[in-house]
Parts: sequence; C-alpha cells; structure tokens
Amino acid sequence: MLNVSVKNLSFSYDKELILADISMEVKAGAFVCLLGQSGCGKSTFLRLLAGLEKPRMGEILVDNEPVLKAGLQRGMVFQDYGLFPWMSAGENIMIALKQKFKNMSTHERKLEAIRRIKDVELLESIFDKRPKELSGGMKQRCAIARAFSIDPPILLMDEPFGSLDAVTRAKLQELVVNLWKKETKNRKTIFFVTHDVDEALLLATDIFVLGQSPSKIIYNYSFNGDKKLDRKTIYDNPQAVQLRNELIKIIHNEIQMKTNNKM
Ligand SMILES: Nc1ncnc2c1ncn2[C@@H]1O[C@H](COP(=O)(O)OP(=O)(O)OP(=O)(O)O)[C@@H](O)[C@H]1O
Repeated sequence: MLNVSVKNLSFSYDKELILADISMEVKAGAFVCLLGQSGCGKSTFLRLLAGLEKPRMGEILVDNEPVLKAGLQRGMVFQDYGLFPWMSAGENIMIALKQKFKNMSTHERKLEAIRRIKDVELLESIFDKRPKELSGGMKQRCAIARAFSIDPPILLMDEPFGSLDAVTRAKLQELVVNLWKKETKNRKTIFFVTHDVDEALLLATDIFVLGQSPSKIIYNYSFNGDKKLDRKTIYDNPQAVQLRNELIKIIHNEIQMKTNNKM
C-alpha cells in the first residue's frame, strides 16, 4: 500500500504543453478513475506515474520517494493487452514472475502462473494457448493475471476494457474490483483511465476529470470511504444520479469549449 502525491506536474513531449500544473494526493489503497476526453493526456499521465516519461516541472512522489524510472513497484495493464504474441498465455505470466521473483524455480513459476490464471476465472488449459487463440476478454484476463502476479502496490490501467463488449466489460469490472477488494491488508492503489462515466462511478473511490489544452484537473470527487454504489444501484441512487449528471455536464462543457476554440 503506497500513497501517491503528484505536485505541480507539467509535461510536454515537444513544445506544446500537454499537462499543466497537476496536483493530487492519493491515499494508499484508493481506486482512482481518470476521466477526460480523447487526447487530453490521460495515457501520458499514466506514463509519468509509471516512470516512462519525466516531468518537465513538478514531481511524483510514492511514499515520499520521487518516481525517477520505471520499476516493478508499478504494474501496467493496457487496452491492447500488451501480451507477447510469440509466447503462450502461461509464459507471458511466467516471464513477469521471473523478473520479480528471481529465486523462484521454473516449476514454482509455472504453478504460480496457473494459480493466477485460475484467479482470473480462466481454465488451466489456456496456459499453453498463444494470445491469438484467445478472445479479447480472455487476453485481458491474462494481462490482469500477469499484472497481479508481480503484486505491484500500484497498478496503472489504461482503458483496459475499452475494446471489449458490454457483457465482457461488466464481468472484467467485477473481476478487477474483487481482486482489488480481496487484498484487505495491502490493497493496491489503482489508477484507471476510462472514457466511461458509469465505469468510473462503479469502480472509483476517487474520480478526477482532466480538461485539456493543456490538461489540468477540472473536477475531482472522493467517496471518502462511504461508497455504497454497485451495479444495481448506480442508476437510481440519488448521489450517483447527481454525480453522473455533474460529470457528464463537465465533460460536455469541455468538448464544447474545444469546438468553439477551433471555430
Ligand atoms: N509519444 C508522443 N510523442 C508526441 N506526442 C504525443 C506522444 N504521445 C501522445 N502524444 C500527444 O499527447 C497528447 C495526449 O495524448 P494521450 O495519449 O496522453 O491522451 P489520452 O487522453 O490518453 O487520449 P485517448 O483517450 O484518446 O487515449 C495528444 O495530443 C497526443 O497526440
């Protein structure tokens, strides 16, 4: 469990500023959803959290230590799964285990990979299957199994369910929440990028909306430990209805502003 503190973070790939003066305090074990329209810099923000990019100004601290490079402390799950296509599903998990647990024998790694495959409700028989033999949902389950297998205290998820159908998406949302909740003592701090307001309402303990050009935090909401929403209640619970309307309004205003600026 690690606290994450983002202080006055600014970033540009070249001359154009992408992120401007972003600050946030995230408590260990939070499930943070980042919302914002396409191109506002959500993935860039995750890359900075991962240590794959360096801030131009400001800093990111994990338990008071600055993030200076990528490390096993922060795992990533991508929309396009990020599995090595030439390896089987099981080998994809085993290679991650090898990086983290240097002293584990091959046999132990195989047993652990199988355990992780079962944890994400897949059959052991997919261990030998290549990613191209698996459905999108199965591939994403493998990617989640791989991310959880190295047990990173911080998990960065970049629109992981963006390309899945509604039913698979709902099942994987449940899966991730259950895996996250299962760890009562050392619950992971999750940063989850999504375009979907309902997904954020369902999953998040904390919601941040990023504006754009350059991207700043334009809204944030914290459930402060009293979240009682689930799939059955998010459509009629008054708190959820009000929050959904507010979030949609804010995001639409941003889109409108962007359109007006272009005209
Ligand atoms: N490697 C890169 N080099 C230069 N510019 C980049 C690079 N990656 C992203 N950008 C630019 O940075 C801006 C933010 O991109 P980013 O992918 O972070 O946005 P996003 O909010 O995640 O978008 P989406 O929701 O569509 O995935 C965009 O203008 C994009 O073109």
